[in-house]
Amino acid sequence: MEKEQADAAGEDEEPPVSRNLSGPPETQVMTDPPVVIWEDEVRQLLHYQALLPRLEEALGKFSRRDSAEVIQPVRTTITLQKHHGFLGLMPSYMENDGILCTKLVCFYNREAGSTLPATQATVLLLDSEYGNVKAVMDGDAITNMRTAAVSAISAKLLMRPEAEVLAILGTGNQALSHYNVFTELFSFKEVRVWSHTREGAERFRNSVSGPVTACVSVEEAVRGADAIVTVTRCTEPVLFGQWVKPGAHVAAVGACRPNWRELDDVLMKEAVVYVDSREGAMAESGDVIRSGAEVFAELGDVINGTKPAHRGKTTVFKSLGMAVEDAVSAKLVFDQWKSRNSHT
Ligand SMILES: NC(=O)C1=CN([C@@H]2O[C@H](COP(=O)(O)OP(=O)(O)OC[C@H]3O[C@@H](n4cnc5c(N)ncnc54)[C@H](O)[C@@H]3O)[C@@H](O)[C@H]2O)C=CC1
Ligand SMILES: O=C(O)C1=NCCCC1
Repeated sequence: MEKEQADAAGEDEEPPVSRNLSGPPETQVMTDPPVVIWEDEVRQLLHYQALLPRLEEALGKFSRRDSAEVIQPVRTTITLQKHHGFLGLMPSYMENDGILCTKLVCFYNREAGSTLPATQATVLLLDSEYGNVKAVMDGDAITNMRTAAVSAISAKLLMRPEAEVLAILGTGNQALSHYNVFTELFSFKEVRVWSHTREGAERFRNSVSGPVTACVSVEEAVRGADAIVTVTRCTEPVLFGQWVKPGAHVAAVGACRPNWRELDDVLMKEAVVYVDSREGAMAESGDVIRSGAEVFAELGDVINGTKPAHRGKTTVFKSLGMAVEDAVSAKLVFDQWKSRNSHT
């Protein structure tokens, strides 16, 4: 074959750097070893300002259900009976964005006896063509920030603009990330927190720079609040509809198993319920499944303009967490990492 013909047929191209030089050509893949980007570095590289618009775009794309754009199955979960926990596998593929990613997250039931942290997560970002792992990242920093950012997007869309009082139930990692992004984006006159232990609320109050009211009961924290964030590890309802101000917005983040609850039936039935993923909510949310409440829309439907934002009514955003949120976050971290390391 003439050289020109060989070039045109792609036969003269340099083969990709091979992981398996002895194997047949089709098993040869372009590969550098994955970079490891751990907690401190993820925190330095991930900022809400850049993250929020990417998440909003991803939620909108997901709700269009265009499999040429996004593939994200409902999380596969296996039970870790002995350790009162679960392993969740969260893959996603965003073809047009060239993102192939999966998160592995273990999460544990404290009420069943676990003394382990709520979550233990790792994110793998893959080359979307060759399939090799490009980066292994700490998943907890990503999970904390992306979850809080999505709740903040729900508040931007569904909370009344004149909102003055924010109540946070729970004082752990998610409480802190939610506090950070909510106070960065909105101008609340008062922030209240409640923990099931008095020390928890005091510790939280001392760990943040702004003023916080530590409340001794859920009722005290949420009465009159315009926005309520539930970030607890409880498996029975703690937030009751009778205490919630009509027109308030609730971002419900805990209770991610079909038999776990944070919110009672009254609230679930009185509120207009939004979710991140309908399929996810019907498979995993005890608050949705057990209350029998109707899911009105996905957040992405509101972003796409295909469903309205009922700001005047009491609204619940039931968050379960989605793989595309991790995927766009990981891509952002990796792109930042590459530009930081390109001169060295
Ligand atoms: N929707 C989503 O995308 C995500 C949801 N989560 C869920 O969010 C929740 C909070 O996670 P983290 O802040 O990381 O956990 P954490 O362990 O750091 O904090 C949990 C908070 O819940 C409180 N708590 C524990 N047991 C309680 C009980 N029986 N009653 C009331 N409060 C109780 C603790 O005092 C603490 O303030 C967990 O349920 C977790 O599974 C976590 C990551 C993502
Ligand atoms: O989306 C996530 O990440 C998680 N969701 C539910 C609880 C564990 C982590």
